[in-house]
Amino acid sequence: MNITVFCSAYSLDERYTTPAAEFARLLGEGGHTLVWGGSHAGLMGLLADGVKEAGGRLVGISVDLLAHKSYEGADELVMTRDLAERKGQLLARADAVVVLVGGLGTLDEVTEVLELKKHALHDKPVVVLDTEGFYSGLRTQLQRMDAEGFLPRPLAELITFAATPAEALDHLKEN
Ligand SMILES: C/C(=C\CNc1ncnc2c1ncn2[C@@H]1O[C@H](COP(=O)(O)O)[C@@H](O)[C@H]1O)CO
Repeated sequence: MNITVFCSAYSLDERYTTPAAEFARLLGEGGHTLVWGGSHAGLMGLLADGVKEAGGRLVGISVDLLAHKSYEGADELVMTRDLAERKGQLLARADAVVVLVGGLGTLDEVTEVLELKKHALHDKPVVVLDTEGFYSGLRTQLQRMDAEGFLPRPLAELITFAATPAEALDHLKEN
């Protein structure tokens, strides 16, 4: 399966890196392909290293602006002209999307994927690995949108929150 992962480009505390490394190991051992932003920076680099070490394949979707941060050793590295084209490729290459902890870039990516899914422009599974309850605020906001009529389809059809790396991957296997 080609699994597109959105996550932080920063170096983070162990409570975030340990579950990310575990997720990478499971992804690689499962024979999956990691599709990601193609960077060696922070959590993105840790994830790619972990997948590679565990025998998985790496497809990086980089962008001209961040070419100097590109990961060396990806099986495939695609250069895109801008962030919009990169987001398009990250989704087009995906069988499923997994979201790890991240900042504004990650939030931008997952929001776009959900907006496109809302409009039925794709129907790929989107799973958030909610490490340490990092996304409890986003979850609460989305639940409120769902409860108060801001979404055209049930939230449960748009996104799933998983507590552990294994739970995230199990959900993808079932869907
Ligand atoms: C952290 C530094 C540079 C950032 N380098 C990036 N390289 C590749 N992809 C990136 C980078 N920054 C953002 N992205 C994309 O957005 C997501 C991460 O952004 P966030 O704000 O950290 O959540 C990630 O999924 C990428 O696709 C300087 O060392």
